[in-house]
Amino acid sequence: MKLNRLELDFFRNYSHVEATFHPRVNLIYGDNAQGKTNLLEAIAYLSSARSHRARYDRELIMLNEPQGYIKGEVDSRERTFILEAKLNRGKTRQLWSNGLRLKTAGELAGILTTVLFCPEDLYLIREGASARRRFLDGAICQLRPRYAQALAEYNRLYEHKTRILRDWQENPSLLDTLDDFNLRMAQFGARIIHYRAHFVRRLGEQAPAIHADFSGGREQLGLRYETVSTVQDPLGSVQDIFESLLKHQESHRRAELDSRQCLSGPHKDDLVVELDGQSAKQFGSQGQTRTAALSLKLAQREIFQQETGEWPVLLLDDVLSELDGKRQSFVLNRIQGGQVFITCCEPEKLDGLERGKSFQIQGGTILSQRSV
Ligand SMILES: Nc1ncnc2c1ncn2[C@@H]1O[C@H](COP(=O)(O)OP(=O)(O)OP(=O)(O)O)[C@@H](O)[C@H]1O
Repeated sequence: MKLNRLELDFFRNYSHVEATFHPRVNLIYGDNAQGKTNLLEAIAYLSSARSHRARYDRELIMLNEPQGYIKGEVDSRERTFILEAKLNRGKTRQLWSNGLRLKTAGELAGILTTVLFCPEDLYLIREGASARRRFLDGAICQLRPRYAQALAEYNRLYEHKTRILRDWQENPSLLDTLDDFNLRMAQFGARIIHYRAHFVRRLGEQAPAIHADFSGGREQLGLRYETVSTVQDPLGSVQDIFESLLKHQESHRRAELDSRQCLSGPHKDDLVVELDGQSAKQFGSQGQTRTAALSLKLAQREIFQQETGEWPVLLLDDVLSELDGKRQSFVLNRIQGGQVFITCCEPEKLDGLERGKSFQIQGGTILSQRSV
C-alpha cells in the first residue's frame, strides 16, 4: 500500500497543496506549528474518515472556509484508487473511491491502512493499563471486524452493569437483572480474552526482534498478557475462558456490591512490557520506553502485513527526538517494507536519510522538496 499523491484544499492551515511522495521514506520537516502533523492527519483521514486529534470534522476545515477537501492517489491490492473526502461545515462529510460515492467510512477499510504513531503514544508504556488496552483493541479491530463487534457489545454491557452497581442500594430491584448481565459479559469477555491472547502471542513473536534491531541488540523486550486471575490459559478454548470468568464473577460478587464497582472482567486487562526482565513502566528510560512503544507499533504493522499481504502506511509524528543517533538511523533507514512518513523539526535529521524524499513545510505550504 502506498500513497503516491496528495492534494489538500482548505484543510487545517493548507489553503492548497499538492505533493508527490516517495514509495519508501518521506521526511516532513519544519518549525513548530507549520503544518507537519496536519499533513499526516490528512493522510490518516483518507484511511478511516477519522482524525486522531479532532473530535469534529469541522475542526479540520480551514478557519472561515465552508469546505475542506482531501484527495489521495493510492496503490493498493494491485490497483490504483483515487480517494476523496469533502468536509462540509454544518453537514456530514462525503467520501468517494474512484469517483463512486461511499456510504460509510467502513468502505475505506483495506484501501489505505495507516498505522499512526503520535507523541501521545510515547506514553503507551508509562501510562496506566487503559492506554495499552486501547493499543491492543485498535490493532485487533483493524484485523478482525468480529472483535470490534464483541468489544462494542462488552462495553455496552459494562456501562449497564456499572449503573446497576452504582444505583442498587437506592433501587434494589435493579439486582434482578445482574445475573443476566454477568452471564452476557462473561460470554463476550471470553471472546475478547481469546482474541487478545492470540494477538499478544503474535506481538511476542514480532516485537522483540524489532526492538533488538532498534536498540542495536542491547535490549531484550518481553511481553505478557495479564487478564482475569481465574483464566489459567487465555489461549485455551472460549468455553473454558467463559467458565473461568463466571467463577471470578462469583467470587467477586460481594466485593462488587460493596464497592459498587465492576471489578471482574477483561476491562482491567493489561499488556505487561519488560526490558531485560524488568518492568519497562517502572524502570525504563525515556529513550527505552519510546523504543519499546515504537517496536509495538511496528510489530502491529508487520502482523497486518502477514495477514493481508500489504504493508500499512506508517505515519510517525515527532518520534526522532530523544532517540540516540543509532535509534534515529533505524527509524529513518531500517524500518522494514512499505511507505513511511516521518515528521521532525530539525533539518539536520535530513543528513541521516539514506533514500527517500524530504519536504520542508512552512505556514501551510511546501517550501522545498528534495529526493536522496
Ligand atoms: N482549522 C484550521 N484552520 C487554520 N489553521 C489551523 C486549523 N487547525 C490548525 N491550524 C493551524 O495549524 C498549525 C499547527 O499545525 P501542526 O499541528 O501540523 O503543526 P506542526 O508543524 O506539526 O508543529 P509541531 O512541530 O509543533 O508539532 C497551527 O498554526 C494552527 O493554528
